[in-house]
Amino acid sequence: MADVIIDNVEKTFFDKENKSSFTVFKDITTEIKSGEFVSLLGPSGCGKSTLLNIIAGLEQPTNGIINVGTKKVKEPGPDRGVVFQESALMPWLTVLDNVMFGLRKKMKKEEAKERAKYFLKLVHLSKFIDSYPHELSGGMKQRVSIARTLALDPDILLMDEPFGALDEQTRSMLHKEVQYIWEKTQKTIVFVTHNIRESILLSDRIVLMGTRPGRIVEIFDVPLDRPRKPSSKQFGELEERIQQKLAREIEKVMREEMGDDYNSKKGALLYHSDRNMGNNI
Ligand SMILES: Nc1ncnc2c1ncn2[C@@H]1O[C@H](COP(=O)(O)OP(=O)(O)OP(=O)(O)O)[C@@H](O)[C@H]1O
Repeated sequence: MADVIIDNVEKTFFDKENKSSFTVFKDITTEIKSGEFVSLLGPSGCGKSTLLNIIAGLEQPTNGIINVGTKKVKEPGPDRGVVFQESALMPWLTVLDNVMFGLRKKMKKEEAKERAKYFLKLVHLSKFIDSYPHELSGGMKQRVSIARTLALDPDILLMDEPFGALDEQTRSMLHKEVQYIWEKTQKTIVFVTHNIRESILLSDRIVLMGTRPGRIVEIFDVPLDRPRKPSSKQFGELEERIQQKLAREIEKVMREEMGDDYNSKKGALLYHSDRNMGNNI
């Protein structure tokens, strides 16, 4: 188990054809402690996924360093597992075989099978091990995807809007599931979301990112007992504080994108914390 140290990270994309460049963010510095649950929250385009991909080693930072423990992140590694919004299961394999797939190179078939079964039980899918992905709901597919990643035993679970494409009910069920998994496995979780309520429900800390320029606006501690109730006073107060900070960031984006149109439509565009941000407003 190891801390994730993000030190002065910048990401600039270069467009060689148009000879232009675009800095998504810079000076991102923070530390995620081993075993912590941290959400990256912010308006669309502020670079949440880009930062997650850099931690995963799928993208390189333009400047700065990310260390996991004492090791510099240069590429993907077994210490970090990623769960994306789309489950990307192999449709021709059963649920069990999907989870076993990544394990087959590391251990004997029987051992891989037992391990895959254990993690499918952890996500409450024991009854569906012989099903094929097309027979599962979106939420179930996402649980297979989580089991597949957990089976590889990463120290750090990187989740990029894993429940973003799911309906409210399923999402709520998976919130409970992910909290159970986190408590049971003690993994470090970095969780990208658009949703303030989701971030308060799940995290120890919320890193609120802003845009233009991309940066960390504020880091919020969430000192609430679990399981958390959105109806509680402290939950509501924190939600309000984050919402206000975020509204300013979103207003900035909309002003730039809409120009004169912004003032006339401002009332209708007011932000609500349980809705998605940015593009879906
Ligand atoms: N490979 C790339 N090349 C060029 N620009 C990119 C690339 N990947 C991301 N970007 C740009 O970087 C910015 C940040 O993207 P990113 O997906 O990280 O934001 P985000 O905060 O996760 O947004 P969302 O919440 O909408 O998913 C966006 O403007 C995006 O267009």
